[in-house]
Amino acid sequence: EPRSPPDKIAIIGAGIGGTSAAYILRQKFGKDVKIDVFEREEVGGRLATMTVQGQDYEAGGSIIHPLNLHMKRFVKDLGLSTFQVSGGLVGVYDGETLVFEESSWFIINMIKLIWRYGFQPLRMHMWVEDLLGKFMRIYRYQSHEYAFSSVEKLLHAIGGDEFLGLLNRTLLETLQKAGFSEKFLNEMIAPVMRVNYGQSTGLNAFVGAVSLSGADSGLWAVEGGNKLVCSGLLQASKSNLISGSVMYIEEKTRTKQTGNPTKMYEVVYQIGSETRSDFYDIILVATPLNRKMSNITFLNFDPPIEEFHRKYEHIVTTLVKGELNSSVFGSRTIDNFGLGTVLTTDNSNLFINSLGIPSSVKKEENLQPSADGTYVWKMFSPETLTKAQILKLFLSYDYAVKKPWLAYPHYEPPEKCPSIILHDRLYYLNGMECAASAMEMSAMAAHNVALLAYHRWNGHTDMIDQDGLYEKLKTEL
Ligand SMILES: Cc1cc2nc3c(=O)[nH]c(=O)nc-3n(C[C@H](O)[C@H](O)[C@H](O)COP(=O)(O)OP(=O)(O)OC[C@H]3O[C@@H](n4cnc5c(N)ncnc54)[C@H](O)[C@@H]3O)c2cc1C
Ligand SMILES: CC(C)=CCC/C(C)=C/CC/C(C)=C/CSC[C@H](N)C(=O)O
Repeated sequence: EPRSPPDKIAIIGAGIGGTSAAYILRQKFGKDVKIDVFEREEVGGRLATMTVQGQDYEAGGSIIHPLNLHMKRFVKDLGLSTFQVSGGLVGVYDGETLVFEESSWFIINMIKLIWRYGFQPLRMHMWVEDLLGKFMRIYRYQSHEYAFSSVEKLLHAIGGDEFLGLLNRTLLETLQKAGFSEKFLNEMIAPVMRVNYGQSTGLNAFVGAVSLSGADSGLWAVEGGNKLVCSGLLQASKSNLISGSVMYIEEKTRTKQTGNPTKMYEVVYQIGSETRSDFYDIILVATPLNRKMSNITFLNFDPPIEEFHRKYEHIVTTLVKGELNSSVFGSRTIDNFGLGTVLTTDNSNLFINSLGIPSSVKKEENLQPSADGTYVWKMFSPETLTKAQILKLFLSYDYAVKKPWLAYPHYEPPEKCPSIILHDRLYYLNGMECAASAMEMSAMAAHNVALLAYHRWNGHTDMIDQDGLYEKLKTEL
């Protein structure tokens, strides 16, 4: 006898994780389940745009990899348009000079790279592509509806001990062991970690590989802003958005219409100054659980639900429309400065992690200067930039906007990932960020948790934590 679906599901957080979970839960449990999505700020979460003189730019999650198949499927299902993102020519600044500058001539570029680093860029590319190939196995498992009850089990199923090893070692150790040189690591790898994760090569090697895949070609974004995926999924899932802040979750026994006493979860939330509450059969927490970020208390759980203390990196996105002082990066005039992105090496005197000309969310307006010849520039920095700091980088500017984030986990291997199952029917998506934080990682975690909740509700234990899936599915027609 199939079990009847749950009456009500709560999802806390309307970022890409929460909204993709709503979309998949609707497909699995059907039309009669009531799905409430709680969001205390904006739908989209860390996918958000900022406006400079009438044009919108991504302030948070901006680039999507061509092999991020969940994101690809969402935009297709929702009928959204996409465009290719290019950051222009890249240079690497060490605080004194540009130690590397990309050329617009492919052949010159190759010669420059080989001259300085030998075949290390090629070897690095092959290392990343090999891991990406293994990562792609998750799509096969998920299309066959298999789910995993922990981040470690999921990673082991796709990449075996190698993937768990990546989680427990730094990128630096891993690449040093593989024979990459100090110079290559400092000048090519550390700058990519700094722009993507605001950290250096001390982060875990799994997120390191994800970050390096963010330097592949074919990166894309959603026209109108990546956050449109979240609002689209929310609407398509026919969920009910509750614009409120969840404060407590407590397990209680309730008597349902059937007359049977049932264990349910009470969610206490605040809308403005009003406190309300509702009961749910299943809850998905789709936001990082720590005091500074979600501030959710779990009351009277036996055994108690652990406190989460993971530190998230403080990163500020600043958009400036102005005339770049290109002489900061060498003795060059702006006319001879052809770079669209400046990455930085680890240097404590630098107050920015990166600087670049961002794509606007409208494809036809990209990488064009405005009428006065100036561009909008985007900077990532660990702290809010002062006016004096902005004036060190720009000869003049007429507009600056900023957005601070608790952006992604501070990575410090060995990583101990939080549980996905916090309690019987209470699940946690963002534990997946311990491996790597990216839109696709949240979408993949959401897919896994939605399948896990569905199988556990229906007692399909054979669909959870299956070993040897790769071999099993390889031989399946
Ligand atoms: C500056 C920056 C650049 C990035 N660039 C990229 C990129 O280029 N490519 C990429 O793939 N990834 C990128 N990322 C990472 C990516 O944006 C995130 O991994 C992803 O968006 C996380 O989505 P999420 O839904 O898991 O969490 P979130 O987006 O954080 O969603 C959680 C939501 O929960 C809400 N919430 C929290 N607490 C409560 C509560 N108590 N009650 C109700 N609601 C609550 C929050 O307001 C939030 O909206 C970037 C991130 C940042 C910050
Ligand atoms: C999950 C997989 C397999 C791939 C994701 C690759 C990817 C898109 C990585 C980027 C992650 C990230 C946190 C980027 C932040 S900064 C992005 C960009 N350079 C910008 O300037 O906004």
